[in-house]
Amino acid sequence: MTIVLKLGGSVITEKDRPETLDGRALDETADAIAEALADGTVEDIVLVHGGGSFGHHHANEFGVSTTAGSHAVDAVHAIHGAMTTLNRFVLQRLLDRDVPAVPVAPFSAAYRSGDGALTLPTGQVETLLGEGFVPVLHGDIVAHVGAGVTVVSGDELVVELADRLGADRVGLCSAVPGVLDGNDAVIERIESHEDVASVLGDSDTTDVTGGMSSKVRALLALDGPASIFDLDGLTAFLAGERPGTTVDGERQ
Ligand SMILES: Nc1ncnc2c1ncn2[C@@H]1O[C@H](COP(=O)(O)OP(=O)(O)OP(=O)(O)O)[C@@H](O)[C@H]1O
Ligand SMILES: C=C(C)CCOP(=O)(O)O
Repeated sequence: MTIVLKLGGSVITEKDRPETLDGRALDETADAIAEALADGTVEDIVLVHGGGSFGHHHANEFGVSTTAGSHAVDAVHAIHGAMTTLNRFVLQRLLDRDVPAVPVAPFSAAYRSGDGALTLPTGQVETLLGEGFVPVLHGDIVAHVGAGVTVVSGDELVVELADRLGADRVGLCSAVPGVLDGNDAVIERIESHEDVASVLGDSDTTDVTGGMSSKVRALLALDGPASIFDLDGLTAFLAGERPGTTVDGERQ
């Protein structure tokens, strides 16, 4: 049973304050993951974390997004540097709880072709998993043919990893308890983007990768169902339940 889980930047950082961690939320997240691994609820898990106030802040300053590129070497170092700093924090909290977490940096492995299609080699992730490690990837900057570098979101990485690893369960832990309808109630199930397009928006905070709308679009492309939930739903997700919103585009 392989799980791919994204820890949203809106959960583990204070997204409206540049380079500020939400230490308490990160502790809670790491506790839930460590407990699920220790009691055997979870065996193989790949983690991906988003940019939060680390990646998005710098990407925004340099005008870089998943489609708008840059050839400025400073942009690479600022964005990738901030993301590796955040990655160190995430790894440390997991290591403190005896989770065998190791970094996998997309910048060194992934790239986009001229039309924006992402190539992400996953042999190292599969091998690390097989050898008992917990790979921790993150949204990053990547080489992009004809555009210099662009941002790759954690959501894109989740979809690629889930496909390539044949993940059994896919989850996005975000700042909201699920996708919300016009009355702020959690929508239980989404099977097409059209059904919910009117309520899907961008992030409320600085975010160069498109907030909830692009999340739902990305998850609909997966072969199986995926869940969007908040920190309160994390333990249930790890235990095999489906908290929050289930996005399932299988029948499209
Ligand atoms: N219909 C909706 N339901 C829920 N959230 C929505 C909706 N429309 C827009 N949003 C926004 O999308 C945000 C979640 O997207 P965001 O990209 O900020 O999350 P994340 O993936 O956790 O963070 P990061 O991109 O930093 O990793 C919510 O906090 C909310 O502001
Ligand atoms: C902004 C950067 C570098 C990463 C974006 O990843 P996301 O927060 O998962 O959208």
